[in-house]
Amino acid sequence: MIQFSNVTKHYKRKTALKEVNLELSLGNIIGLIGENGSGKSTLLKLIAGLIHPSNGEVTISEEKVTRRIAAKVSYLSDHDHFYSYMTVSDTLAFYQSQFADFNMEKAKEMINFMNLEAADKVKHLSKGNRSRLKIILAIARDVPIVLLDEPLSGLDPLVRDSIIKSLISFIDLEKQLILITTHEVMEVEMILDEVIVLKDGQIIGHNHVDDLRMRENKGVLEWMKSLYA
Ligand SMILES: Nc1ncnc2c1ncn2[C@@H]1O[C@H](COP(=O)(O)OP(=O)(O)OP(=O)(O)O)[C@@H](O)[C@H]1O
Repeated sequence: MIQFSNVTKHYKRKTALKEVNLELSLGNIIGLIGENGSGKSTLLKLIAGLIHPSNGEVTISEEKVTRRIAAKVSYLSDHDHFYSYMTVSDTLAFYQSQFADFNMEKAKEMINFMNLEAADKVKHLSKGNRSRLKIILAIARDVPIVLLDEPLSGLDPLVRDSIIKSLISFIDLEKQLILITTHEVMEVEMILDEVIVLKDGQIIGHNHVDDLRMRENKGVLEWMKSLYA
């Protein structure tokens, strides 16, 4: 479904990804982990078509990624770009006007699930509730690929927990592939099918989480540390 063939990405003099080969298929939640600056966000942005490889090719269903791919990919960046004068409900309506695949019914269900108030102004939301709203906007699109860049960073444990629960409840695993970058390895481990470890722009490990547990008797964090060592 998603394929990286020998992908290298340079930013001026910095090489963020080096000759990456990767295949990911639908129906999985995949964690992308690694130290700061290892290339996680770069990998997501290449799939979202926001940047392009310096060498090699990224394809989705055998089609080369261009900006048009946005129709198949929902991307939650590590920043938020809300119009702060809007209410939560205005923001949903705005997304519905921008994306033909926006599922308003699912978005409203998620608003209830996360105890957000539709009438609240975005500028009055707490940091945790802004993050919840961001997740809702990313997940409520009926697209095959959902990319979540650091959805848990800087949030308290209760908010992290509610976001993880909402992922399990609202993702359509028959039809969607979810790729999550995170440093909160222990917390997301329970929802991951696969995990990819990046170091200095290269993939140093890619495994099924169940296999790690059964064959190597290791948790994801322990496995990552052993690869880094
Ligand atoms: N626009 C840019 N211009 C120059 N260098 C960049 C740019 N974006 C990223 N880099 C560099 O590329 C490398 C990989 O960055 P990337 O953001 O992909 O890493 P990351 O694993 O997501 O890091 P973090 O965990 O800190 O978010 C880093 O060394 C970073 O400084």
